[in-house]
Amino acid sequence: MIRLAIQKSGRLSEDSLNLIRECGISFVSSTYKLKTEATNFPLEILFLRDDDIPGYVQDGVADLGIVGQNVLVEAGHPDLEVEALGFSKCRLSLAVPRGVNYTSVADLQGLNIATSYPEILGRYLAGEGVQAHLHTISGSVEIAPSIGLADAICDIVSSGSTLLGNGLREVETVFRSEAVLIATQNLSAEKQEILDQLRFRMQAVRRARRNKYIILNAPQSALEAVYALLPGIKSPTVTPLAEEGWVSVQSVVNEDDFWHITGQLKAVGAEGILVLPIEKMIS
Ligand SMILES: Nc1ncnc2c1ncn2[C@@H]1O[C@H](COP(=O)(O)OP(=O)(O)OP(=O)(O)O)[C@@H](O)[C@H]1O
Ligand SMILES: O=P(O)(O)OC[C@H]1O[C@H](OP(=O)(O)OP(=O)(O)O)[C@H](O)[C@@H]1O
Ligand SMILES: [Mg+2]
Repeated sequence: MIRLAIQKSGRLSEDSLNLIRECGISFVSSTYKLKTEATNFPLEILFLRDDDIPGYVQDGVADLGIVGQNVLVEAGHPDLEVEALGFSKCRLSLAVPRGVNYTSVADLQGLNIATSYPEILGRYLAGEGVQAHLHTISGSVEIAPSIGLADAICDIVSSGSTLLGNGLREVETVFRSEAVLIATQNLSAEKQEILDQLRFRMQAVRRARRNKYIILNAPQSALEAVYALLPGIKSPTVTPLAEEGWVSVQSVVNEDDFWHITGQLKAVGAEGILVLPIEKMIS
């Protein structure tokens, strides 16, 4: 049995649970239970505050964890990271009140800056040769300038709406973050084997999310042009249609290229284009 710590409730929770479920792992969870066992995989899940997860994994209380890189690096354990998971992407940024003149990071010299990330910010400012007074607060950081607590802030930004809503302007990106899988050092051989299986499944799920299965009909004469647009995993599958001179083509396209490619496929004569989600993709 391997023990995985995930955030109890917050920005990471839903995506962490979805990823585990999409790996085919079943478990029962309820708001009040802080620990659950999977029914079809040797996994125990602990539901914790995200800030506590790096420490628990470092100490071996939990074998694995899912946490933001921002929290991991702030806690001083970046070496525990085994795999980036592609969700909860955000940045840690410096922001100042909208009306304030700002030209470069040197303008922060001697100012008061409120943040929940004194380690990451302290290192960044030292690298820029700037000395500032850091006020560590654990939440609602964006309020600090408007209540006279600080001249600037450094906090998580995603859409930017929290900054906008509090009259602040983002001026520097200090750190980029996403959710990561972390593991304790020196796992037993049995637990390492379970971790390898879990990573294999997570990679298959993530690869599937990034791709779509595409099926289309095309005139035989357009096949070369269709081939060029659909490299597929190895090469597209082509089967003849009952109608003379027409073929059905099946392949895999990257989610990011998808609209661009379908437009080009239509332009070379493709018809009846179907696009399907892929559940798992194993290379
Ligand atoms: N707006 C956002 N968009 C995307 N990811 C975010 C956003 N805000 C935070 N995150 C990421 O999700 C993690 C958890 O954020 P959340 O706000 O739930 O933390 P928290 O309030 O400290 O939770 P906890 O109660 O567990 O301590 C952050 O450390 C960061 O990696
Ligand atoms: O750029 P935005 O999309 O507005 O997101 C940024 C906000 O999201 C996070 O807080 P969250 O809403 O998770 O609340 P919290 O203070 O409880 O962590 C973060 O601390 C910012 O305040
Ligand atoms: Mg927290």
